[in-house]
Amino acid sequence: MISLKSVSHSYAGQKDIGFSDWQINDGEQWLLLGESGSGKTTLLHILTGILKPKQGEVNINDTSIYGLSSKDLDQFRGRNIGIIFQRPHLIKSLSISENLVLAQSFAKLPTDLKRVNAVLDSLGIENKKNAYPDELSQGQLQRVSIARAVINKPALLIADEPTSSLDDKNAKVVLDLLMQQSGANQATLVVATHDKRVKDAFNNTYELS
Ligand SMILES: Nc1ncnc2c1ncn2[C@@H]1O[C@H](COP(=O)(O)OP(=O)(O)OP(=O)(O)O)[C@@H](O)[C@H]1O
Repeated sequence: MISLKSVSHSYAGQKDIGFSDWQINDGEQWLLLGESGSGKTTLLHILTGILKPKQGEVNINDTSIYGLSSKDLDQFRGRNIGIIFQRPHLIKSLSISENLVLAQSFAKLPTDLKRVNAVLDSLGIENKKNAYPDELSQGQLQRVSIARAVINKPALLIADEPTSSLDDKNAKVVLDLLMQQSGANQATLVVATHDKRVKDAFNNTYELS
């Protein structure tokens, strides 16, 4: 379970952004909606342990994440939180499979090539495991981003604007993959977007105003 209690943040010289309390139960799939500038990225950073809010508490599975030391928080994030950014951040000099092994080692988990192969297979790109990022199409790279986010079986899977630059068909493909991967890995899914096309796919919506 993930909970957000009395959280607010303000950047230097700017007014407070308040976030209403939020409880996300295991396995739920949520849409985080809000206009540009409403604070979606700020909230994602708070939820993922990147940005300590000025006030309030964030708990993930009974761990108050901002109560952890920065070293423990790094490890906690690597093991419990998978993030899919709009553009994949992969290491170009490493193969796809090596990029995934790196994500295991960042989380201080043993190399598990069986898991790497299984995740790539579930995303339909097992044949690209020895290729380098430059050799893949944009759509394939996005699948690798999803693979890297789920490789350590995180409790929380977060995607930041995963569909806004895609056409209708590919937006649906990516959304289906996210839903399928969160189900297969029993991960809670939070998708932040201002893309109203994806609204119908979710039962739960947290809206920023
Ligand atoms: N590092 C920062 N320093 C100062 N102000 C910031 C910083 N990051 C964000 N802001 C401000 O905080 C507010 C919320 O920004 P945020 O990026 O969280 O919004 P968003 O909903 O993700 O927007 P978008 O959909 O355009 O990406 C905005 O007014 C923004 O200008």
